[in-house]
Amino acid sequence: MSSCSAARQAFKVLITHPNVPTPALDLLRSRGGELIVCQSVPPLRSEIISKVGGVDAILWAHYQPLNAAILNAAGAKLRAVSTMSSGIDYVDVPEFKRRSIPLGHTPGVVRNSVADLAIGLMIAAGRNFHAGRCEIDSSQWRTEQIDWMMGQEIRDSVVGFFGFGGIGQAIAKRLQSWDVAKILYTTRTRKLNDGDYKAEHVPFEQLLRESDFLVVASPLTEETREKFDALAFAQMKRSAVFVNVARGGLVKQSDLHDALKSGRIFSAGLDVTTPEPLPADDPILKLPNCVVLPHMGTQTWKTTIEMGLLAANNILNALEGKPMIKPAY
Ligand SMILES: O=CC(=O)O
Repeated sequence: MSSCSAARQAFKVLITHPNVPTPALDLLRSRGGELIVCQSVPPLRSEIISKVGGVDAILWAHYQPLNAAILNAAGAKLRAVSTMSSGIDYVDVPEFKRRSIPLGHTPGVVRNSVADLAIGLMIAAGRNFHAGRCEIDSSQWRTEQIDWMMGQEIRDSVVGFFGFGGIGQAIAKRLQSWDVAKILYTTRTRKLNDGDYKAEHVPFEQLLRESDFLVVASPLTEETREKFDALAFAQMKRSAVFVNVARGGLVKQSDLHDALKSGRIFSAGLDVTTPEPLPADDPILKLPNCVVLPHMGTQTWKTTIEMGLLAANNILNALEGKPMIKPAY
């Protein structure tokens, strides 16, 4: 039997969220998939556990812990799992490795929408969007003052990246037409071919010292957890704009709060926080120099559909005995 006809045999896929885009579901059905779709929003772990038994594959469409409990409940037939996310910090990857269950994720397709949002945050934080709005709300609109709401420009600035994978490079690509002075980046292992973006690989301390805009675009790992703490903020320029589009866990948020409140750094733009969802009374939301978004870097239909299709194709490949398109390990 060819691998193609094997894939056309019926197989069961658990879809952990009712709003996974239709093209992904249609693709799985067209290849013989019987879909079991969880209905609760936000997803209930009890529903997942009750429905996952005996499936061949799981399309995991949210950031809940994906761990041994789920794999145990799924049972021995499970042959493929794909998240619908680029970051997989909520997945127990060693457990997948131990059981040799193929695990996929969806990097690459997220890079453009996240890069657009990162540029938005650089401008919003650098140019005081939130502080300006707060001034309107408190009837403090002071255009008569020349030095009111003075911000930081991207032009002639040094933009530093902590993490320079697909998302960081997509941001750098956009910045090529913004007349920046220099692009720096810090990565753990790789020194990339910098030629494309005229970017320079530098040690972390230099990145902190020299960046006017510092953009965090790195996976959250044990090594990067709370990398940005009081010590890091103390080494940054007072005029620095800090942007995080990766994961809240890379930042010690109470230290960021203090650095912003004391004016140790100029401002921050965050698409990710700790925790998520962020309670409405969190102190970071009270700061005029911090723009906070509710983790919406990939929230466009174009990207979400691409993520769904990539997750579905990861699963189909694994069920056919082929490597996933984007394996997570
Ligand atoms: O945060 C978004 C993702 O990991 O895809």
